[in-house]
Amino acid sequence: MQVHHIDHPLLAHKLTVLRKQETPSMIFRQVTEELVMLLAYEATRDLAVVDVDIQTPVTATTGKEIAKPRPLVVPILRAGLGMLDGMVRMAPTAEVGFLGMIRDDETLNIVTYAERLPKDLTGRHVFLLDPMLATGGTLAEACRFLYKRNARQVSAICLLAAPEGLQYLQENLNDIDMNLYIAAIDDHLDENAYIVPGLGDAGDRLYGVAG
Ligand SMILES: O=P(O)(O)OC[C@H]1O[C@H](OP(=O)(O)OP(=O)(O)O)[C@H](O)[C@@H]1O
Ligand SMILES: O=c1cc[nH]c(=O)[nH]1
Ligand SMILES: [Mg+2]
Repeated sequence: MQVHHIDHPLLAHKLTVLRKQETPSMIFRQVTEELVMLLAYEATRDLAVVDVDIQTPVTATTGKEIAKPRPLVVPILRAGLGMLDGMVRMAPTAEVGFLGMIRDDETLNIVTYAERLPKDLTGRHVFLLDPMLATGGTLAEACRFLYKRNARQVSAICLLAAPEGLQYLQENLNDIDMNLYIAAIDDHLDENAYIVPGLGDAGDRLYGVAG
């Protein structure tokens, strides 16, 4: 796994807005979208393109288009859904698949409760979206799922990561080639495996408290 920590004043400013406990859901959703657009710019640097012949008003020339098969964007529900609009705005030709995963906050086991993805991902570049990388269990499970379906390449975009989760992924995904793009590496996990200082439960901050 290659970790790309994107250190940029705009990301730092917008992350601070998300971290503040008084930030309401409406602003939290808007700023999450903006953060993803900035991270997507970096995460798509190695997107495959092909030459295309075009005509400008002045002359014939050669341009570039995103190659086929189209990139696949996969938000991990629920919190990853908050990153989807920003990502598809930056990569408008991408297709979208969905993975629903929840971490049992007591056992930390990951349950996959929904999946709507192409059965065969041969040749596909997949962009996984999830704002929080805490223990790393969810991202590891999602990544394995995609490679089992023969994804060519996986790039994960997260907002915050805990050092413990990064270490877990380095030790447990060493057989898998994944690029991870993150805006901040926080301090540690607390006794409930929440990121400190973090921003709380990203799903709850985006959508309200789950029952
Ligand atoms: O790195 P991990 O320890 O696996 O934790 C991270 C996961 O926890 C959060 O989702 P959650 O399980 O709270 O589901 P939600 O998005 O429905 O709130 C977050 O969005 C990640 O998917
Ligand atoms: O800090 C954390 C850890 C897991 N999931 C979250 O939403 N936040
Ligand atoms: Mg949650």
